[in-house]
Order: sequence, then structure tokens, then C-alpha cells
Amino acid sequence: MAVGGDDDMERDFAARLRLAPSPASSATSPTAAAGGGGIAFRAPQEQFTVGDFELGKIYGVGSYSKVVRAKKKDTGNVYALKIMDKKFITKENKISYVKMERIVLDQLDHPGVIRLFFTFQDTYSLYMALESCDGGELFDQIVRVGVMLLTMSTMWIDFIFYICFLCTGFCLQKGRLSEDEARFYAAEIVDILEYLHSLGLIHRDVKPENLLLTSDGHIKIADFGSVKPTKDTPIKVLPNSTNEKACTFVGTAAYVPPEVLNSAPPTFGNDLWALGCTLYQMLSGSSPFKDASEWLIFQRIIARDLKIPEYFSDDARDLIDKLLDVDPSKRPGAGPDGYVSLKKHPFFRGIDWKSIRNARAPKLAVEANANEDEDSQDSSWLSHMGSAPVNQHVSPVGNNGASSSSEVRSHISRLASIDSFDSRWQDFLEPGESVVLISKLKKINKLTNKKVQLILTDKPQLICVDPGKMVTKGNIMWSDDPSELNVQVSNSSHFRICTPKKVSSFEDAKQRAWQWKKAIEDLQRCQTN
Ligand SMILES: Nc1ncnc2c1ncn2[C@@H]1O[C@H](COP(=O)(O)OP(=O)(O)OP(=O)(O)O)[C@@H](O)[C@H]1O
Repeated sequence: MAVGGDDDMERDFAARLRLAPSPASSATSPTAAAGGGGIAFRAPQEQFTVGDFELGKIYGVGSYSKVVRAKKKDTGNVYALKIMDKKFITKENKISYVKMERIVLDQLDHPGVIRLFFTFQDTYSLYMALESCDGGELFDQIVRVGVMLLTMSTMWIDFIFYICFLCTGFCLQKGRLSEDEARFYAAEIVDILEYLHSLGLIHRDVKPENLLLTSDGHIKIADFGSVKPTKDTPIKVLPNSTNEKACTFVGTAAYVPPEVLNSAPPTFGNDLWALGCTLYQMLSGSSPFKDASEWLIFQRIIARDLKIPEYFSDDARDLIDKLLDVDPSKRPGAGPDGYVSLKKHPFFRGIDWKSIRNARAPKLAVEANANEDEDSQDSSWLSHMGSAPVNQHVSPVGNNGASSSSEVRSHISRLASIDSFDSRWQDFLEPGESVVLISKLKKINKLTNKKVQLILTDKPQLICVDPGKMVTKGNIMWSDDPSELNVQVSNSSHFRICTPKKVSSFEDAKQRAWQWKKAIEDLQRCQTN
């Protein structure tokens, strides 16, 4: 139970998170609660604690949250619990994102939008209980096709592929979906965007990582932190959030439209551009403006340096070309006829728009080495929780924003306590050792790129595991001295870990390069203090 300063912190945060009703409220919006001037939410603010749940695998890590599978002990209901660190949110100025996501999700009702069931908080974290999507990200579906191909291939086939790779520039590990699969997913995304746009909401972060799959293979969109409501939205929103000021860059570099880079006000066309990029990525395996750095990506977007592969059908090519029009008002779906021209595009021939959510979805490609029994993971997480509850070690927020060594240490133990339950990786750890950060990365060598699971532990150790064979591939020599171990970030997805003996280059498709640098540097600081 929180005492003294902890109570103050909780009260202070609750005050800042309070949601005042907007003058633009409508009959379909949540009603203003009697008395307090707050909002009566459909998804209630509960008094639960994290101990009321059995926590399972980590679904994903965002820039300000971790999303974990969680089963409510008394009801057995399963949720995706989005856990946000209050201190981090405050420091990174993300309070308005959290409020926006909470208030907007609360009012949406569409089978393609993640449902928010309830929220709760404790001294250090905010929790959102979301509808759980067990099929993973659309991103993984695209990547897994490539991994499956790679796993099936023998060394001999690898060699032939490698020669093809040298001759044609194709990447051996790149997966791509069939046109039928891509058509189905694209149609479900269109259906979702039509719903959001009809409510005057611009999502602004449409990308394969935010498009999740249910266990039966249907798409649901998540992550409403960047949503922009238009002036006439019937949705109750935060005061001032409908101001049509020029876009500050939100979203993800690879999917950002040129007008946003030129600081134009946000429009529905922003999401339609991102739809075009997502369709391109489903069909080809990479985003259309992919390049070595964010700066180069932006240059390609502004110049509309678009190369559509030969093997795309004429219909796919035409639709992508139109969605990636530099004029946002010309993109199908953004014109005066609304979604009619988009849904009538020949690429979508055969789609029954009225019953798309009941149609048979493409078969999900499952993760290689996926742990079959989701709930069997819970017990290891719970036993860990027993000795180190999630929030036990965190110190109150410092005044100057700088982290003391004890804060860094406690932050690390919190991260560790959240990550370390995934029993697949326990075999690589020593007793009592916990995972601080873990990612599936591409290790970039001169001739070949290899998938590795890189694990940073609190010992500290940097362990490289071959995720296909589940064997260690040699550790990176740890040193507390930054002159002997340092991380150089080239862009959000590429980084190098440098030691006197070796430089290892990695690509993180989930763009966590800076997180890797920070985690390693935090641990070094923590060791020397
Ligand atoms: N309801 C859900 N079911 C399953 N997985 C989920 C769910 N919601 C989120 N995830 C996973 O967690 C990841 C992070 O979630 P989310 O994008 O909401 O976090 P964020 O901190 O807002 O991230 P971002 O950096 O994209 O702003 C997602 O990419 C996805 O893999």
C-alpha cells in the first residue's frame, strides 16, 4: 500500500489525468458525471490491483507502454493489459496521448476496433484492460511467411537463394502475403477507416504493428494515442484537441505522408496514405519508402520516390498509386464521394463489404517455436511476481528529471520483472537472473543477415540466441566502461554494439534501437554507482 509521498504522487497524477467534459458533447457521447465535472465512462475506472490478474506473455512493447496478456483471477476473463509507467509518461509528455486513447476508445463500437473494458491504476502505473488479440500483429504475419520459407530451406536451397539474392536484390528472409490475403486484410482496414472517418477521427498511426489479429484472423486496430478528432466529430474529446493546427510529426517515419512532412493540417488522407504503404508492405515485404535512415526515408517520401515491383497485379499497382497520391484530397476515400470510389476499386472486386467481418479470414502463420499453452506461462510469471511485485522498487519522481542510480536500478528491476517470465528464454539465464530487454533482431553480417534473439540481463550479460535452433550464438562481452562497450545508433531501427574486439550490427524491425542504447547505458551507470 502506498504511503506519504507515494499518495501525493498518485493524487497529483489523478488530477492531471482528470478528463473534463467538452462543450461539443453529443447524445452518443458519454455523459458528464453528476457533481465532479468528470466523465461517466462506459469502461469504468476500477479499484483493481495487478495482483487480481494472472499475467502471461508480453504481447508487445510500445514507446510508452507494455502490453501483457492478463487473466482476471476471479472471472477467468482474458485481457490485453496495457501498462504505462506514470513517471515515464510524465517525463515524456505523453499524458495527453493517454487521455486521448482512454476517452476515444471508450466511445468506439466496431468489431475492427480494440474494445476498452476498464482501467485502474496504482501508485506507479496506469492499466488499461483491452480486448485481447491473440493472433499478433499484421507485421508478424508478413515477416513470418519469410521466416517459414527460411526454416524450410536446406543449406543447398539457401545457397541457390543466396545466388538469386545477389543477382536480383531480393532479400532471402523477406516475407510477403499473397494478393488474396492482402486484399482481405486491406478490405478490413478500409472498413475500419470508414467507421473512424465517419466519426471525424483521424487515426494517424496506421501501420502493420498497430493492426492486430484476432485468433480467428480478423483485423482490429489499436493504439489511439495519436488520434486527431476533426472539428465536427460527434465523439466527446479533450478541449482544444480539435484545433486544426499544422501537424507536428506524429506516427511512424515509414508511413508518414508528404503533407505531414510539409506541416499541413491533418486530414483523413493521412490514414489513406498509410493504408497505401501497408498494402504495399503486405505485397512486397517492405514499406515503399524504406531506406537506411529516417532522413533518407523522408527524402524519398517528399520526392515520391516510389518503385512498384513488377509482380504486383495491375489492380494492386493502380490502387497503391492512387492511395500514394501527393495530393491528400485525391486519394480514394478522401474525395467528395467518401469511401464509394475506394470500395469500388477493381482491386477489391469480389469483396462483400456488408459481411466482411463474417467472411473466412486467411489462415494465420504461427510463430516458429511458439509456446502452445499460453496460460502455462502464467505460473512462472506469478512465481516471479511473488518475490518481486511489479511496482515494488520504484522510487518517487525526482525534481530535476535526472535519474538517480537507485531509480535506474529500480526501473531496471521493474523492466526485468515484466520481461523475465517468458519461459522460453529462462534456459539461457542463470538462477535469479532476469531479462531487462529482449528483441528479435536481424544481425547484419557482410554476406548474410541472421535472425537472433538478443537478451540483455540484469547480471549484466548480452546473450545472442539463435531462435530457430534455440542455442546460444556467443555473448557480447560486457563491460561497465563505455569506452569498452558502447552502442551507436544510426537510426531508430539500426544500431551497433561496439567492443574492442568486435562490432556487431543489428536491425530492429520494431525500431527499438534507442531503447537498446538506453538500457545498456542505464545498466552500465547502475553498475558503477
Ligand atoms: N489488445 C491487444 N492485444 C494484443 N496485443 C496488443 C494489444 N494492444 C497492443 N498490443 C501489442 O502491444 C504493442 C504496443 O501497443 P500500443 O501500440 O498500444 O503501445 P504504444 O505505447 O501506444 O505504442 P506506440 O509506440 O505504437 O505509440 C502493439 O504493437 C501490439 O503488438
